[in-house]
Amino acid sequence: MDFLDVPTVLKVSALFNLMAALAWLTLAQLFRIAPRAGRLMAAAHLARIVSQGCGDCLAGWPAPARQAVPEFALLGCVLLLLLALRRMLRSRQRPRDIAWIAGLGAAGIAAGLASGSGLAPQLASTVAVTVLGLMAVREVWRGIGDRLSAVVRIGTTLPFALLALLAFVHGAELLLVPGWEAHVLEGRLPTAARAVLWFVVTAAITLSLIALMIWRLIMRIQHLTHRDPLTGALNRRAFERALADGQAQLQRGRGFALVMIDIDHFKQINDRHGHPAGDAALQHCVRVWQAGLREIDCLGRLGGEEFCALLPLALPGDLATATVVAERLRASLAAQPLHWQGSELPLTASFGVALPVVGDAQGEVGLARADAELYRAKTEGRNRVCVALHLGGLGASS
Ligand SMILES: Nc1nc2c(ncn2[C@@H]2O[C@H](COP(=O)(O)OP(=O)(O)OP(=O)(O)O)[C@@H](O)[C@H]2O)c(=O)[nH]1
Repeated sequence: MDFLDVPTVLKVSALFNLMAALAWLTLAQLFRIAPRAGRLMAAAHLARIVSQGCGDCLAGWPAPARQAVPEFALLGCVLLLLLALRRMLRSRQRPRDIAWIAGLGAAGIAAGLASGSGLAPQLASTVAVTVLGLMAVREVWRGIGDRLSAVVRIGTTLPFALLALLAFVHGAELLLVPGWEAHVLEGRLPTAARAVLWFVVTAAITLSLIALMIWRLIMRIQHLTHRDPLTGALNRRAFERALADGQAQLQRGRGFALVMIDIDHFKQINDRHGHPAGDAALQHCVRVWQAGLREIDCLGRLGGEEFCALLPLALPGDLATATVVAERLRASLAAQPLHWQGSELPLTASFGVALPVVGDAQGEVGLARADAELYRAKTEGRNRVCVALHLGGLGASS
């Protein structure tokens, strides 16, 4: 790579990192987009500038200080990157593991500097960066899960794997290639190929994080447009879409059941304890029901205190299983009163269960049958489950 001179590559890289830091800060401070992750990323980019070395700009400094600055800066950069990733992916895991690895790395660098070795501090930071890089790979891989295609998942994880690989190869070089000690102690610049490679990996990691941030924004927008803001259940439109999808699956032999739910005497809660108590009761009910449903089940708020659950069935027409689930939801709510301002407010709900009908594209017939059963549960005394007999056509109930 004779056509590339190293100081120019380092200047371009420094400029890129500076611009990226400014961009993350702007997003975080002005637009409030991923503010904590954005600030961490801005700091990571600034640390990267310090870590990449600057030739003889530290010439007047004592050798240990010249060595310490880039090693600590690189470790800090990867540490900040990993913390930003956790925030970006909304991981609930505490950063204790990251702090341990970074702490051990920092201790290793400090001990190496104290021993006067040229290699030991680099080796310590390289090992720590390799481990942190691998943790970043795991973080992104798990954070994306199967919510995006395999290609996108691999593409987004790859830059972090490259970071770990580069650090690992560098560690191996330190151990196996003679003469590195002098190279390090004299503060020589990296080769052009190495400088370009690090720049490319830094840029790829930045792109990957931008992709993760955009994905997070899309997920947020989807959440806002699909969810009822009070309870977090699907809103009516999203539930109707899920129902239409279920009807399409029904044509292909995959069945589901509908459970219409209405909280009993809900108006009394509002009247006696106020609207905020009513809101808290709605949230409580959804929490209790969601806990009793599987991830593939959908719970939608159709309006007011009326909800509907769509339960995919392993065996189409398995009304018995759907009835057991509805009964479980009924019993769990009856057993868990709402704790409101020091008192317990008992809550119950009525349930109507029905199977959908093939050929009913929007699922209106199934919904109407579940609703009729719900009405029957109300008139028969509430806090009960009524089930429509499935005769394949319209109307019959038991
Ligand atoms: N707090 C609160 N109340 C709501 C909300 N949406 C609807 N409501 C109230 O829910 C109440 C529904 O009352 P009704 O339809 O009479 O039903 P109910 O009192 O549960 O009676 P039954 O269904 O017959 O047991 C009305 O007073 C609505 O104002 C909401 O988002 N928050």
